[in-house]
Amino acid sequence: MRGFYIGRFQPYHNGHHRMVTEIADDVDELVLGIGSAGDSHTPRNPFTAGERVMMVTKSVAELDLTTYVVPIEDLERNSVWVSHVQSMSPAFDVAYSNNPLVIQLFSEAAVEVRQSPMFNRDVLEGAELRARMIAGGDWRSLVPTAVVDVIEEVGGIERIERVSDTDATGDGADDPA
Ligand SMILES: Nc1ncnc2c1ncn2[C@@H]1O[C@H](COP(=O)(O)OP(=O)(O)OP(=O)(O)O)[C@@H](O)[C@H]1O
Ligand SMILES: NC(=O)c1ccc[n+]([C@@H]2O[C@H](COP(=O)(O)O)[C@@H](O)[C@H]2O)c1
Repeated sequence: MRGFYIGRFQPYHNGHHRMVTEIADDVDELVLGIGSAGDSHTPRNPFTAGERVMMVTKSVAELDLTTYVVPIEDLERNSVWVSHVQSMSPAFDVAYSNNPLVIQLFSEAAVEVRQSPMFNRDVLEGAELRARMIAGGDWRSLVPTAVVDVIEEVGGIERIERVSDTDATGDGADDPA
């Protein structure tokens, strides 16, 4: 059986990794969808699709699981998003998500969706990690070692500091260019 798990992974953290290790008990193969693949260089989406492909690929390499990492760009139309995902991904039998919109769209398309508990969500949240990167706090202990290496390789901390400096509204959300 093949599963599908999508996230923005900005960055890929230990909550995502724990979810993947548990999914690995259920499936033979797993497709990891890199969501909002066209977005990068903003406070909410600092890393490119390619950088996130590296984070995820290197992190899941330690698992005894066949994986495929597939970037998936956003669409204006939620109504055709599941077809878009299916057109970009190896075929899958079950989707894993805790995102309410993703769950709704897959369910309406008659794709089985499984949810997972949230692990240590007070700290294992992308927004919290990005805030720690900007503030100089501890984020390294909250991500797989491979993710630390990728963020250092691409100058990720300098990037996130710079794009946050230009966050005119100061709300951490993406401002218009
Ligand atoms: N700590 C966690 N435990 C289990 N699942 C998680 C955890 N954090 C995120 N997820 C799930 O992983 C998927 C992808 O999440 P996403 O990439 O948006 O991460 P996030 O931590 O929620 O980031 P952000 O704060 O940037 O929105 C979603 O289904 C989300 O609910
Ligand atoms: N219309 C669309 O493009 C659409 C709909 C639902 C989810 N998505 C994407 O799926 C991903 C879901 O991941 P998260 O759970 O990390 O939010 C996000 O990248 C989100 O943008 C896109």
